[in-house]
Order: sequence, then structure tokens, then C-alpha cells
Amino acid sequence: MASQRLGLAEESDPNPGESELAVNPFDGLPFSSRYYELLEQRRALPIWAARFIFLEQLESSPSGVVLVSGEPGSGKSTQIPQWCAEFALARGFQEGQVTVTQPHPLAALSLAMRVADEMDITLGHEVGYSIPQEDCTGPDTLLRFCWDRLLLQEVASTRGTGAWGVLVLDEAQERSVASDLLQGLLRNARLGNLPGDSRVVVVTDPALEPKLQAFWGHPPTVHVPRGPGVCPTPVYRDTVPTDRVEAACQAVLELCTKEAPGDVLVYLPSEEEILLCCESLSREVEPLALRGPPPRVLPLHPGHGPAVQAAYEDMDLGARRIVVTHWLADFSFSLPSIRHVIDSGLELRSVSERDEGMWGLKIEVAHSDLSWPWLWGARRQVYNPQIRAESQVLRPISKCQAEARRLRARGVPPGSCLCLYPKSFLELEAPPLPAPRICEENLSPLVLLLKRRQIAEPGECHFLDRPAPEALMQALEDLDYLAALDDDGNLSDLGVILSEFPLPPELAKALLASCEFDCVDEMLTLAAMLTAAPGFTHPPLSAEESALRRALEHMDGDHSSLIQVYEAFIQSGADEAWCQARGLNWAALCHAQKLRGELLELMQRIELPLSQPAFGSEQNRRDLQKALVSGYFLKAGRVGPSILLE
Ligand SMILES: Nc1ncnc2c1ncn2[C@@H]1O[C@H](COP(=O)(O)OP(=O)(O)OP(=O)(O)O)[C@@H](O)[C@H]1O
Repeated sequence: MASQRLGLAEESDPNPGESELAVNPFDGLPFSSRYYELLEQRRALPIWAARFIFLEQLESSPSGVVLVSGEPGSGKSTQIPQWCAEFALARGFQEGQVTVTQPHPLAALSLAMRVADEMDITLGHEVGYSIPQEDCTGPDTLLRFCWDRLLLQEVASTRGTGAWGVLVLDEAQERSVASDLLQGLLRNARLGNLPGDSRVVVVTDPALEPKLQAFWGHPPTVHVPRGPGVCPTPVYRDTVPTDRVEAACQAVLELCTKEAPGDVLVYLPSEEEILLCCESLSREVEPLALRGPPPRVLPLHPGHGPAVQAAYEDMDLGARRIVVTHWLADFSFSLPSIRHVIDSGLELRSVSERDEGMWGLKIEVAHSDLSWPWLWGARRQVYNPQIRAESQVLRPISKCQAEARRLRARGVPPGSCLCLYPKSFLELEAPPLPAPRICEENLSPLVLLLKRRQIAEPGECHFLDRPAPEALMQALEDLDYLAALDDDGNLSDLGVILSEFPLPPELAKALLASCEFDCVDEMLTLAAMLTAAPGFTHPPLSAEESALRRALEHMDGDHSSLIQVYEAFIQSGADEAWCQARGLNWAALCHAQKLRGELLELMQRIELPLSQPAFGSEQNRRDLQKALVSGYFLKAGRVGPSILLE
């Protein structure tokens, strides 16, 4: 077996004497004491018992596909990639590196950090990650964690990173569009860069296992044994509360007052509610700390960026931690210290609320239609092809998510799970599994990608769940309206250029049109700002803050306000304190700055004409509107005798 041939330290004495220091086969350096400390923790994970079976199946699977099915927290996301790296190392990485996809960029980042630590390797060298606008990999990278949408884009673009020896598709039960599509393409063997002897590992929650079994033609399946500990019996409320934040806060305060030991995980539907809950708890829990340090309140959502890693840190300092989150922690973040779960049972699938009318001013093109979930996977939208718009839907989570949440409180003795809804609520209203996102998203960006490399006609793809034919038709129709397709339905020259931009096709088209209308500088800023979505981090806390925010508003509407904010941010020297004083998301603005630079570089590379800044002039205002309408003509409406329809 791969690990035996390598003589890995996993099998060796956890405390080797100095003369017998084991050497890390990935970087040739002796293992540190930290490696052995983490190895003890790894060995205690339920999945450890399945290690040899997994390696055997990986070696011998006739189709090259292996399914791994196990409960949340059993160690799948951290251990499977390492074992695949061992497998690939034993074969000299002849078929290529190991790539692991994650449905959320933050999860890819967080896992890469953890796995590099467990493997005793410097992040960015042998272990790396690729997320939007951040490629932390190098020439030595053998194991890469990657946002699944980015991998799909790489596969489709000419700038792909090449072949992989093992591809791990993690968290398949989340049903992200990219994960479903990658599986469809792999199933059809349509991915050109898949070498002959490569392996595909699909990792899932047991709830999706039967469907995946059937889809993949019953491949070898590794079942992760149940871990020790007992699951709490959920306690249900009689009614759904009208104020979820208040109900969740009260439940946390009760736990603190009772001094029930252990960390608390609170699930709310939206980022806005998470922020409100964190604010309220931060004020109220401190006086309750009768003994020991006061509880720490930690938000865990995409808008919090890499700071979410704090949820894994300082676990042993004695302070109770109250982590407030939403769907992000259903599967992707397994915090072992959690003992109590408080679950609202709802999720908000929508344009993030921080983007909605955040400037409170007139907008001429519906903002929600411009948004795009590239950044941190922050937004969840439900797309209605009939009206070509995304809408907010507050809906019950699936039964599978409810069970995953309950499992987070497993322990000896079991923790507690308080459901802020009646038992009948999910029984009657919840679907068994999370909805496949491919049936809910605007598919034009994906159809553009598929057509770019002529990988497959969308209609030919073998999907786990087939998107509605009208959604596919409408995606093709939209691309046609954008002139991205020629008369034969293939990509036109313009379509090829559009597909090079990491932007939705409409926004890419608006950016291209800005070359014609001499407003490239402003449109670059707008494209970056719309993608990075640097909303406010909280409601104004004082009159002074309100006034500072108002000074950033532009009378022309949200688009001009976004450009104005970006320019003021740059003038401040990208100052974090400047952002804090205005309640602006500093990390997202930095991200916009980086993305703008990348878009500019791309435009220079394909030799598109640039133009001088002219923001603020009447001519520039009109030019910007014309460029926007070139991409978003399907969303344009008449607002009085507007320039938009001239
Ligand atoms: N980013 C991280 N930082 C620190 N520790 C981590 C991190 N991710 C996981 N761990 C540790 O590894 C353990 C196993 O988590 P892992 O994510 O591998 O489980 P999983 O079966 O993949 O669960 P899920 O399906 O919820 O992702 C956790 O209990 C935690 O102790």
C-alpha cells in the first residue's frame, strides 16, 4: 500500500528518539514535535479507522472513482486529501498533483492552513490553495485546495493549471453548481485534461450517498465509522419566533446563566442577523461571566473573510466561545469544542442583504441583478429565469442540514440542541437534502465556460439533477443577446473575450463596452466593486458615523456611490481605520483593489484601449450609463426621460 511503501511517520513511534528522527517525505525535513502532537489528534478521528481501506480502494478501483461517505466532523476534509497526497507521492506524482475542491472559498483557505499544519509543511509550498484573487501555490505544490468554481473556470479556460493525479470533490452533498457540473463532465469523461490513470474521490454526507452511488455506477465506497459520543435529543420550541435574533440571544444567555459548560454554535439565516446577534451578545454576555474569562462571541460567515479561522483558535484558554453562523457551518467548518447548538432552522437564499439598497439612493439598473457570487461564495441567490432576476427566499433548511447541525453537539456526555421551531416545521416543510444549486442559479456564466473550450453542449451533460430546460435555453438566449454566440451557436470572437474575464457575462460586456464609451477607468472600478461587494459591516453606530457615510453617497445612485467610495478608499491609503470609522468592509475593499488590478492587467494583455479617469463629469456619467446598458440591457427600465433609453 502507498503508505507502507513510503514508511510514513503515521506508523512510527509518536516520540522518536533523536537518532531515529523520521523525515517528512514531502519536503525532506525531520518532522517537528507539532507534527506528532497533531498526529495524535488525527488518529483519534473516526475516519482514521478507514485509512487502509481507503488507500486500498484508491489503488484498486476499476473505474478510478472512490466514494467516501461519513458524518460531519469525522475527519474527511482534513485526512482524505493527505492520504491522496501519499498515494500520489508513492506514484511519483507522475499523473499530476492532488486537487481538492471545496464549495466555499473560505473553507478551501481554512483547510489548506490546517492540512499544511498537520503535514508539517509551509503553506504555499507543497500545500497551497486557490481562491478568488488569491493563488497561494507555487512550483512545488503537490496538494492544492481550490474553490470548485475556480477549478471549473480553469478547466474551461486556456490558463488551466494542467492535469491532476487525484481530484477530490469534497462536500458533494452541498450540491454547488461547479461540483455537480464537474461530476457531470467527469462522468461523461469529457474533461480533456484528465490523464489515463488519474483518480476521482467524491466525498459526501451519508444522506447523498445512494444518489451518488447510482450516478457513478456503484463505485467502491468507504464508509466512515460513527465516532464516539452521543447525539443530544433536540428540544423544539412550540412556535417559530418572530424575532429570531432575540430568541437566539435569549437561549445563549440561558445557557450561560445555567453555566452549562462548552462552546455554543448558533445558526441564523443571514449575515445581517449574525451581525445583530453578535452585537447584542457581546453587550450582554460579559456581565454573566461569574467565574473565569468572559465568553468570546465570534461571527462565522463569508463576509468575515479569513478572520473566521479564529473559530478554531485559542480553544484551550478557558473562555466559552459563542460562534454565530449560518449555512457555512452546516458542513464546511467542524469545530470540535462545540457542545450546544441553537438552530433557527431557516436559511436565506438571496442577494446578500448588505447589498440591498445600501446607499438608499436611486438606482437605474437593479443592483441585485448585477451581483455575482465569486467573492468568498458570499451570496446565495435563487434565480428566476422567467423574470431574469434573483430574489431573496427565506426558507426551511433541509432535513440533512438539520441533522448535521444536531451532530455538532455530539459528545460524552451529549451537549444540547435547541431548535427554535416546532418539530412539525421541518417534518412538513423541509426537503430531505439541500436543493441542487444548478436548478436555482443563473446558468449563463457556466454555459459560457462550457462553450469556451467546447467541453460539452450543456444539453449533453450528464447531471446529477438536470437543470430546467428553460433555464438552459434562457442562458443560451442571454448569451446570444450579448452577441457572445455566432449563428451556429458557437462562441463568437466577442464571446471568447467575455469568457476570459472572471466576471458574469453582462458585467464583462459592460467592461468591454466601456472601451467604446471612454470610461474604462470608472467601469473597472465598478466591476471590481460589484464583485467584491464591500457593503457596510454594521448599521451606523453614531450620528458622526452616519454623516461620514452620507458624505460617500453620490446623487446618481449606487453605481456612482461605489466608484466614489473606492476612490476615497484609495485616497485614504487603503487605511483600515478610515474604513472602520465609516463601517466599511476593509477586507472587501482591499479585495476590490486587487481585483481591479487584475482586470486592468487582463485588458492590457488583450490590448484593449484604455481611457483616462473622468469621474464626476456629465459626459462621463452618460458614458458610464451607456456602457452599463450595453451589458445589462435586459434589466434596463425607463426612469423618466432617461439617458438609458435615448
Ligand atoms: N481549519 C481548521 N483549523 C483547525 N482545525 C481544523 C480545521 N478543520 C478541521 N479541523 C479539525 O479537524 C477535525 C476534523 O474535521 P474535518 O473537517 O476533517 O471533518 P469532516 O468529516 O470533513 O467534517 P465536515 O463534513 O463538517 O467538513 C475537526 O474536528 C477539527 O478538530
